[in-house]
Amino acid sequence: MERRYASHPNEVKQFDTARLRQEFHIPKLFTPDKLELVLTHEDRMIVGGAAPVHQEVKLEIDLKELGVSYFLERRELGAINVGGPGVIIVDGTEYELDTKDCLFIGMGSHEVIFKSKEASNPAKFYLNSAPAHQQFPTAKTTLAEAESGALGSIENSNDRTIHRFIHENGIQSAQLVMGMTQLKTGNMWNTMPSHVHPRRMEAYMYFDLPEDAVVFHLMGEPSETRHIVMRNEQAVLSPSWSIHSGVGTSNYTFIWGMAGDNKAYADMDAVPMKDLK
Ligand SMILES: O=C(O)C(=O)C[C@H](O)C(=O)CO
Ligand SMILES: [Zn+2]
Repeated sequence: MERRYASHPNEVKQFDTARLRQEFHIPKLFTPDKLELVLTHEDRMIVGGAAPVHQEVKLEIDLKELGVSYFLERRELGAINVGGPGVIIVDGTEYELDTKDCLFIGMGSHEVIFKSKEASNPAKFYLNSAPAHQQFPTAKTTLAEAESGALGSIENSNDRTIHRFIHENGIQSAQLVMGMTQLKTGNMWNTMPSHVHPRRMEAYMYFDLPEDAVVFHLMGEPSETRHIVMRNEQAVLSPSWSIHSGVGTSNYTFIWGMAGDNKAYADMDAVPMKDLK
């Protein structure tokens, strides 16, 4: 499992493009028949992907990395399928996940197996895992069952729909919060006006982007913004002190996941537009 360390804003403002990408950008999440995982020391979130095609993929790592006897002994995990129809088997119970469905897997689950239904249209499970102090039941939410709402406007090029899966009023968790935001055709901006939440880190994964399209993901302190160019199915880490916004060369969808001191989605410190530099 790859490891990323936590960062200080005064240090990050000196980074060039290569260093910014090395610390915050996660370029490869889906390798056929493999598990890809990155552990960040920002709230000890694990961000990754499981891409079963011809064979099943197990949630297995070198356990010395977490100092436990199985992956979810002291953690919980959220999986959102961004590929074709798939199945997640948790301690023998099968959960079928269509595209954009979410499964929360509670702390204490011993065996997790990811499978595709058809190799010709494989599932791709995007994963976020955070430490847990309490066990909550494994639960599935389809896209249709998620708490959804409208955000933004066409006038601001940010007309989008937010779907909350794992959150205060949805699937219960110890600290993981996860959802997905879909931009409507012709809309390019997410999370602008921007915000920070020093109580929680956040990770974004951009997808449904055409092959030659990019998202300019904005990060940094509001007075020291930087950008990271993102392509389809790539993730980016946002320390708790950083804004996390983006503008695409086309519309796109992104999954957001957070871990930290609270699960209150609305607990954000809005950044006035006049303060952005
Ligand atoms: O489109 C948006 O705006 C978002 O989806 C924002 C994220 O959900 C977020 O940053 C939550 O803290
Ligand atoms: Zn946020």
